[in-house]
Amino acid sequence: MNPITTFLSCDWGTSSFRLRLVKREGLAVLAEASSKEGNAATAALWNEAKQPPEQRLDFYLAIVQKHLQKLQEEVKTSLEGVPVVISGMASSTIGMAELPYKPLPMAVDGSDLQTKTFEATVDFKHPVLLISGVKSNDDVMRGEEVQLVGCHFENTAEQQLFLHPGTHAKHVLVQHGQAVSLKTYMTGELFSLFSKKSILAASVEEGGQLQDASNRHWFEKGVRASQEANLLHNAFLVRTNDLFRRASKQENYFYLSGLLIGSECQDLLKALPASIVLAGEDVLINHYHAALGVLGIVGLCPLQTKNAVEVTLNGQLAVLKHNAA
Ligand SMILES: O=C(O)C(=O)C[C@@H](O)[C@H](O)CO
Repeated sequence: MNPITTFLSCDWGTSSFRLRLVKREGLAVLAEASSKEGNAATAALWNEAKQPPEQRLDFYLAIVQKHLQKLQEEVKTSLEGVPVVISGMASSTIGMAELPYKPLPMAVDGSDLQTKTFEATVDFKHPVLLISGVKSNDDVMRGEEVQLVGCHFENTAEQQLFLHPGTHAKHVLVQHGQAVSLKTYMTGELFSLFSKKSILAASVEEGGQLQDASNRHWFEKGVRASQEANLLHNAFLVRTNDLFRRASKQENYFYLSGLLIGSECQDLLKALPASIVLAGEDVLINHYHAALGVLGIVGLCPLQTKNAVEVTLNGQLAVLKHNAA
């Protein structure tokens, strides 16, 4: 495979690992592999292995190598020399090598991100470009900055918002071609804790689609409730909805989702940006789009949606080009 016309995109988060062989022209994905070997699980294995610290990089790269092998078998061509671009939590304390954060402001073309290149070795025959995260005075992100780069923000004087839903949802303001502020909301993580580990777990049931009228009704009810009372009280209504047979467990799941996303997006009503780019997984994009509609934000500022894979590949390729020797 030609290392000049392709690259290997590795999106290595806290709980998941994704590797894609990508054609640079048009960003077509030629093969892909994914697993639950996120950085948290890998760090746990590393700690158990009790190997000397200098082995850490090789330990993590062995996981990349295992998946690379699968891609190689799929495309039936050697991938030797094809560069691997890694973004996400791989550059954090739980990753393969810790890199310092780039302090805001950050150029939205990805030209000033912190990166580290590891040369190809006998055991790992690919150069690796590891991309680090970004920090403000009191907040951080790792992975989302590359997706922001992949959104191709225009250089305007108006404040544009990059909204990335997820475990740790990110709201990043962009102005004059620079990301200038960053705010994390633990929306996805709290949803997971509430729906799996709290007393509310018995009152919700995953499944169904937001498009189903009754689910949509309860999701929107949750968004509206999030504007009227405190989350700590609202969350308990998920239990009473169930106790009083007001909502099915599945409807309640959407109600809880509406409560949390509504609470997060409430801040936008206090300071509306000139426009919003909503970038992430399709299911989450649909939920946020619906919530922003209920809050009236869709009517107040232009909203664009972008797919997570597309912006990740775009962003990684842009950073790779900036770091080409
Ligand atoms: O850099 C870190 O240590 C983080 O915790 C960043 C995290 O919030 C990611 O941006 C999304 O999970």
